[in-house]
Amino acid sequence: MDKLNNKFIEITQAEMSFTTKKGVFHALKDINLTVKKGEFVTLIGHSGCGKSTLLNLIAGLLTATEGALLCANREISGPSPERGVVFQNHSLLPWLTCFENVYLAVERVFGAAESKAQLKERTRAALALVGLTHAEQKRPHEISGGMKQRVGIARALSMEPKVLLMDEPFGALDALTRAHLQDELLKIVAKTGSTVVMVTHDVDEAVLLSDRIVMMTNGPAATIGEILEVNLARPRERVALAQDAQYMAYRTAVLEFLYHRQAHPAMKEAA
Ligand SMILES: Nc1ncnc2c1ncn2[C@@H]1O[C@H](COP(=O)(O)OP(=O)(O)OP(=O)(O)O)[C@@H](O)[C@H]1O
Repeated sequence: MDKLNNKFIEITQAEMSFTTKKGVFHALKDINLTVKKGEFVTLIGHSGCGKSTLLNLIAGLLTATEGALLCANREISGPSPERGVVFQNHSLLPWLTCFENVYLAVERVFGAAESKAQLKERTRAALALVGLTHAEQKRPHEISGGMKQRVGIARALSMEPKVLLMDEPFGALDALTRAHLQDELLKIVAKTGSTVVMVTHDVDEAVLLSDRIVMMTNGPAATIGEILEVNLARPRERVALAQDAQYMAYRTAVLEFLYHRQAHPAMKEAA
């Protein structure tokens, strides 16, 4: 791995303030984080601490008020297909089929350089990667919530992004569908070598998926409290891990951070 790849995403002294009717709200401060190529990083912290804000800064959907954000050595100055985003609410166009929803993204990125046949092939390959070949011609209202999220993931992957940014992609799904999609995501990432930054509230999800878990302090002026390296061998298998002492130790470390060291303000008041 070369020097560039060791710092694939590089965030230095980033700050984010929002101007509101009540004045300036200081959401994030002193954010320093590097993500390596092929690394899977999750952001975890209490509600409102700034996880989505940080992800949106990396996506280029927000601009930091201070500091520098780089992706592959270039300044992040806006959204780009090199950083594919998957939101909690799939955001598919309801009047288009699954195929057309993905095709639209493929056409936007590769349309100028490739033939229609090549674009269709890319679309098919992305849908196959998430196991949705059979649903290509269905519209979003005809498929389940889990399938919609898979189309969202296929759409993001179809653009061959350098980084996949996911904001609680499985947050709206039931526990079994969620587990299934986590397993699928692990396989896809193993196959594609994607670099992933993902926001989650779920401690088990974070430990199962991550190479590193970025634990954030409470806001306002939230920052990175601690980073936990998860050295569990891959491929990871959830049933085996449920009994694994090292897995339990990682899980406890995250819970300890969230519920002892960063108890949510509402919990402190209740105590
Ligand atoms: N556009 C905005 N204008 C003003 N304040 C904002 C804006 N976006 C976010 N905030 C504030 O910044 C803080 C961080 O919000 P953010 O959505 O990043 O938190 P989060 O950790 O992702 O929360 P959750 O887990 O509940 O989704 C919150 O206090 C939020 O109210």
